Amino acid sequence: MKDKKYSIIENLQYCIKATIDNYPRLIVLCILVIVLNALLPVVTTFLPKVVIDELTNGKTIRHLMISTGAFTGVIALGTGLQKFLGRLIYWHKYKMNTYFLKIVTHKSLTTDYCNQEDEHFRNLQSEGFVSCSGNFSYYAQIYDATVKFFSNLIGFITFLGLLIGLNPILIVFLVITTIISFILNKQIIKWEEENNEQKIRYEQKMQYITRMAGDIKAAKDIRVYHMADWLNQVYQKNINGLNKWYKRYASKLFKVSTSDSVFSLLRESITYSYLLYLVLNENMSVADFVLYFNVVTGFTVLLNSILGQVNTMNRLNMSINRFRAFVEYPESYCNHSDVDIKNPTIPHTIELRDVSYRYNNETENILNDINLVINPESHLAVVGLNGAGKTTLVKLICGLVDPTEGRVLYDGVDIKKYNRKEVYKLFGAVFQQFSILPVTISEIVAEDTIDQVDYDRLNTSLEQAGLMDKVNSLREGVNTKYDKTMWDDGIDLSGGEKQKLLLARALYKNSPIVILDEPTAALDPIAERNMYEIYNEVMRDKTTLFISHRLASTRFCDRIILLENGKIIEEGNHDELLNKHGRYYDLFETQAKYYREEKKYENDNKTTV
Ligand SMILES: Nc1ncnc2c1ncn2[C@@H]1O[C@H](COP(=O)(O)OP(=O)(O)OP(=O)(O)O)[C@@H](O)[C@H]1O
Repeated sequence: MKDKKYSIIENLQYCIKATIDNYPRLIVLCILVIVLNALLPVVTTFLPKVVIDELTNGKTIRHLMISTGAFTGVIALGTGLQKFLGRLIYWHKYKMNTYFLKIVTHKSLTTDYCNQEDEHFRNLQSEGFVSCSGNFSYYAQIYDATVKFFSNLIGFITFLGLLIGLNPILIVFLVITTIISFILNKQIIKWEEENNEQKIRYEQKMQYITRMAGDIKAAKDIRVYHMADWLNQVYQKNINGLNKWYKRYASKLFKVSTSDSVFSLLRESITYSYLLYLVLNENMSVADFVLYFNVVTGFTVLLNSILGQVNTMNRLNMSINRFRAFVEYPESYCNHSDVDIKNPTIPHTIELRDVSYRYNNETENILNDINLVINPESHLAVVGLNGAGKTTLVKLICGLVDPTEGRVLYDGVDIKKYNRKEVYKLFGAVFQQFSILPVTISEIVAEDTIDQVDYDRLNTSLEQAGLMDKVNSLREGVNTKYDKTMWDDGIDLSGGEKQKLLLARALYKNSPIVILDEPTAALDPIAERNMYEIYNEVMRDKTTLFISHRLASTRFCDRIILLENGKIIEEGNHDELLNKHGRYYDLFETQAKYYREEKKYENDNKTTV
């Protein structure tokens, strides 16, 4: 899929509309600054002419002081106002940044889950965040570039008008030579564009190491595996690379700047010689000479700046196009539907019909032609080796991703037909990869603000998940904040405690279907037994999906499926599968043998003692 490309005008319209809708004052401020920016150079250019005119025309000192004072007063006032408005604009640009940042955050939080697994989307997403973060972000720059462009354009037109009266050929000469000078300077921009990727790679690696150095999650590995020296070396290597890059850049800059200076000297010599010629032949007064001297300089500077702004706006346009491609990234899941889920509080049949799944940009299917019916209130275990596709199957069942082929039905209806948000409400899940927000224990479990928490339900869930004793031991109980890195009085939890917290969250949600992906991996034996009790009692009237590598634990389920090479290769309850003497039996025996050997070793040791 190709991203839509907008023209500069279309993107400017987009930005102006967003600004008018949110902070219209910013537009007014920008217009005021454009007018000031355009007027001040003109006034400054005319000041020397006025002074010389008055001196040469024999005006009184008083008269001279009044007109000079008026001019400098206007310039001082204008400059002060320019600075003041600049600061106001700075603040409003910040507010617009936060507006665009809100759009990116909202899109990231609400986009279809499948988009988050798409590399192109993720690239656009990180660029989207960069484009509106900080006061030098692309979005902040677009205001500066537009203000500069229009200020310069007005100034340029004024100077053009003054020069037309003098000599149109001079204008053609100045325009051509300024364009040549601009093209010369563009070589630096082109060089930067071609070599920027390399510089970014050095910077990214250095930033990564800097981040890692301060990251508590990496602190243990860095010390135990003596990674500090190695990381320092990598950092130094990248600094050296960056220094070499800057040397090459400086050398290019020097060459281009030297040729540009020689060329500019030539242009200005010719122009000023022509002006001198006019003065010497008495076709021009000294005051006019000074005026045109300034006008010629201003004219070339403004033209150069306008061409530069066009370049900048082109560059910003590319970034805004990427931002809009992200914001307008298509969503395929249904968000408004007339098809309601009937009795959403009780479980219904889930069916996978001829389902195959392949991840984006991959060549092989992870799951192939899966047919599976999960009856209401049944307890299904999904087993298989690492990478067999168990989590992928769960994502399909929850509606996080849609099948590449085939259909997932809930209560006989394709889940694509339901409002996807309503589908998510059916599931309480403990995923292998999880995120816990840095808020209070009660908010984490209830997934809601404190005033919405049902405390009876909260306590029951924490009790059932086996976390109540721990929570009671905390000074602020359920109001304790999680995450020491965020809160001075926050707490950290062990791996098993986090798993219990997530289980409590799933229980609090009280949804008709519960999915537990490796829920016992970090649990101690008592907590694991507790988990099976919950499974048998609390979840009796729910449909459950249980993924585990510990095959002995799957006996608590009434049905087990074994995934291998993207297919269900065996199916049945624990005893049936053992009696089959197939793949499940082999895997179970491998695990059981290890436990038996361990037991024998413990018994032998006891006897020796
Ligand atoms: N977002 C993704 N993009 C591409 N490939 C992926 C993605 N997520 C998973 N995979 C691949 O799909 C395969 C199945 O992954 P999945 O997580 O479903 O396996 P699993 O059976 O749950 O494994 P484990 O027991 O290790 O948790 C793996 O080979 C994995 O590399």
